[in-house]
Amino acid sequence: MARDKLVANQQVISVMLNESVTLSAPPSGASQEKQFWRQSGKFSTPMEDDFQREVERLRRRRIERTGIAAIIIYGAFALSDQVMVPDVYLMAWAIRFIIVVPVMLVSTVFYRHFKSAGARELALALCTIITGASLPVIAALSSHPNAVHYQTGITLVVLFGNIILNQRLRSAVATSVILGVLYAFSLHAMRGMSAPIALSNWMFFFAAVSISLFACVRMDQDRRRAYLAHCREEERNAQLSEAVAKLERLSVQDTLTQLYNRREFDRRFALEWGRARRDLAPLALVIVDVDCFKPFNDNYGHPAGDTCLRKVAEALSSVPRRSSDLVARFGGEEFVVLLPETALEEAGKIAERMRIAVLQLQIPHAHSPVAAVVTASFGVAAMVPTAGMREADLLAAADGALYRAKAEGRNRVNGIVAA
Ligand SMILES: Nc1nc2c(ncn2[C@@H]2O[C@H](COP(=O)(O)OP(=O)(O)OP(=O)(O)O)[C@@H](O)[C@H]2O)c(=O)[nH]1
Repeated sequence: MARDKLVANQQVISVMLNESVTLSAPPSGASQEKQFWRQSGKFSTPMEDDFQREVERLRRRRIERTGIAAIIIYGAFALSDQVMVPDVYLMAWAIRFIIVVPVMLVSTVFYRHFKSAGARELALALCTIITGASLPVIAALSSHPNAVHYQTGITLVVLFGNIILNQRLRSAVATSVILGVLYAFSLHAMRGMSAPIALSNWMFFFAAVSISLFACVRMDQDRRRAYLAHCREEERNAQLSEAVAKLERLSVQDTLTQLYNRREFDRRFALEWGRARRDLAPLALVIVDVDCFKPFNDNYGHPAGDTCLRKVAEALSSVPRRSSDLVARFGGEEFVVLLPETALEEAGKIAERMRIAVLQLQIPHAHSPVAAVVTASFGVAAMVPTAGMREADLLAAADGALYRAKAEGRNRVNGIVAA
């Protein structure tokens, strides 16, 4: 599931990067803009869906404040009803507060709860249309001369819907057309308004709505550009984090065996040494050396030698269980195992299990005087560090034990308690 999401995101990002060339790094601005338009101003599918979800998330977050603001502004105009439509002002208030305001409230409160994007879009569009339509309806009910100017507020309603409510373009166009037609009818039917004045009012409405639709498109484009920039930044941050993690891994890892490298061993050794000294706890060290590795290399070749080292590394690291234990490649065919809070006896047992694990690999070694398969020798030392002792003392003790294991015939564990 997580992988699917990752793959999907990768697709999104690759689409994004392709499109970002079009949008944010245009070789010639104008032609690239045209290309953007030719693509219908949308991203390709997966990214478009993500973008719409993001826009929707923002709108949902803001819808309550926007809705309340709209209700207050619309309600406030009730103050002018007694002047503009004095003969039907009670009716006007009834339409405002019994029909329109509840519709606005319901749309605002329930917007978040509508499951589908289509339902939410429809709710916004209907709310805008009902609010806008209420004005010509009230104007039509009045026979007062001021009523001819009452419905000009319809322009504000459409502007609010197109710009502040941030409707999708298709909804914005649909509500604008519906309210435009309604307004045209209302102006036409209005007594007391000459045809040129009615036409001029409607032209004003048309111009304002066209400007708002234009702004709607521009805002959509700007949002898309900002979204692209945000996605690219996220992608870069992810790549950067990945690179940092990789570098961190590389700085502590041996490339051949994937075990910790000598640098990481030195760091952890110093750390565990300090801890053991503070806690007066034993610290054990095992040095491992693959037996007769030179003849193995000489006879089977260097690549086979590398494979052998990888397998030995795997076998060694399969034995220690505690998270504080550390298996590292010391260099060449030598490995080192750090065992905090482990006394010599326990460390010897672990080393013996490692010896058997190497033996069980059954890597043929026809040129070894020790066995028919690859073997390893183990030098074990342990101490409770005290003042005056140094890490090098433990290392030297383990090295001495390894030397003895080699001298005694190899393929064995030799251990001493360092003092
Ligand atoms: N393939 C391969 N060989 C390596 C690597 N590092 C060291 N060696 C080889 O390991 C061999 C170590 O040989 P020696 O130090 O003589 O020890 P040995 O033959 O194992 O003999 P004893 O340790 O005494 O049993 C050398 O031939 C190195 O070239 C490596 O990363 N890959």
